[in-house]
Amino acid sequence: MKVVLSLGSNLGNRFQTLQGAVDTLFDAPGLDFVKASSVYETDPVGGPGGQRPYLNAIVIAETTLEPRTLLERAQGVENAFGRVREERWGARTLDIDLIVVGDTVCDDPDLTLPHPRAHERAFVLVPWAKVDPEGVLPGHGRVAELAAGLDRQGVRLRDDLKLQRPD
Ligand SMILES: Nc1ncnc2c1ncn2[C@@H]1O[C@H](COP(=O)(O)OP(=O)(O)OP(=O)(O)O)[C@@H](O)[C@H]1O
Ligand SMILES: Nc1nc2c(c(=O)[nH]1)N=C(CO)CN2
Repeated sequence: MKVVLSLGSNLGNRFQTLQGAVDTLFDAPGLDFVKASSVYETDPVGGPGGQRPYLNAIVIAETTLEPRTLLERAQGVENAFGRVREERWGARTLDIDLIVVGDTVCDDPDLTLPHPRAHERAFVLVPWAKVDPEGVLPGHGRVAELAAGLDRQGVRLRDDLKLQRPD
């Protein structure tokens, strides 16, 4: 099934962290890389003021894994990159969110799918719509239409940065 992952970093060497996350996520079996979006520099949404901008990107993959196993994989990669969990929406070296996993719908606080805030986040929808124009966010509709209706002022393409396929 298709998986859409959102990657974000706003501490340290942000681009190196995103590329390292892509490399590490696909190091183990069961998750196959399909494509990565462009990289965007984005104003922080929520959390304390004074945070640096994020670098955000979307990764599309195929998986045979259960959604919970994928969440564990994503959290393992976050921890490997030294994410410190302190305050909600606070600065982080690496944040990986599962946006959709096939047509899985689940409402558990530990794993809510589709991601409950994806439909309102330009830092998710703008990169996703560009890399996957046919994409659909179940319950909300076509990603291209959702992205078109958003204020994208806080989301700037960094076309000097390109994620490579995992090594
Ligand atoms: N779709 C999902 N993807 C990733 N984590 C999820 C998802 N649904 C629920 N969670 C849970 O959310 C918890 C908190 O995640 P985290 O600290 O990364 O939140 P956040 O990234 O600050 O905020 P947000 O959830 O708004 O993106 C995680 O421990 C995880 O179990
Ligand atoms: N610009 C931006 N803002 C955020 C982000 C993010 O990845 N990019 N992630 C958050 C929690 O997941 C909260 N706020």
